[in-house]
Amino acid sequence: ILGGYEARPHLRPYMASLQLDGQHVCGGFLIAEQWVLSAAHCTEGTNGKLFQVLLGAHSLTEPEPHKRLYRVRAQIAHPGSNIHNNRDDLLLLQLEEKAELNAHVKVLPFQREDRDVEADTLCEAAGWGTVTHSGRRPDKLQQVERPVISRELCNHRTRHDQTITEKMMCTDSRKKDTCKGDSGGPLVCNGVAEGVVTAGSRVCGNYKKPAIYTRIAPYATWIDGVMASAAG
Ligand SMILES: O=C(O)c1[nH]c2ccc(F)cc2c1NC(=O)[C@H]1C[C@@H]1c1ccccc1
Repeated sequence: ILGGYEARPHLRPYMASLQLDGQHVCGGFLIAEQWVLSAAHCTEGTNGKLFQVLLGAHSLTEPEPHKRLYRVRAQIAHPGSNIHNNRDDLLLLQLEEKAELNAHVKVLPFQREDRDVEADTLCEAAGWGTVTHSGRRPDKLQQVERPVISRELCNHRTRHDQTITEKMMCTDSRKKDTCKGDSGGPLVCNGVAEGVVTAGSRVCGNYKKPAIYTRIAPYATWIDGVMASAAG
């Protein structure tokens, strides 16, 4: 998160850190007791290794009472996701067991009504992604508030030039922005997860390249189907 600030500890009890060998790779968030939603691109370069999911954390390194690392039983990338573009950039992770819910670990509801969030709506993003242009990695969860920009502006020739589909949304990236390592985390508008930070590599903090999110509502049926079919 560029231009943001340290989150109030455990005010975002749905936040997940996707880790490999104890290292934060991407964000994610709890959408059900045994399911985390993140971004498919985050699995690139992991050559099939399964993530571990850290829940209930504020600091990535310090011991905290409700912090717990969960093994993943299954990782399901959206069938339409691919390395060449940001389309269908969603990843569902089934935890080995149901997460123990408490004040520090909670499910975040996602938007099911497929309607665009109005431009200028202030939304929030949080994550353990880079906090400087030189790539400094924070230990504690950061957050930032960003206004939604219209798809029309985001698709302008000088911005993302017609690559933003109706299943994506954008926020202004002037100075304050999401960045590498924040991918997979939720864009929360009025207390509901409306989008997932896309994990395609993009420059951060440059107003000419707005942040891109996968809208969740268009995928509600896919998400429900995967969770229902894997229900043990
Ligand atoms: O965040 C992303 O957009 C993204 N997309 C990817 C694709 C492949 C892939 F193997 C990883 C990623 C990845 N995350 C990262 O590189 C994470 C490792 C870097 C990081 C940044 C800040 C704080 C901690 C760790």
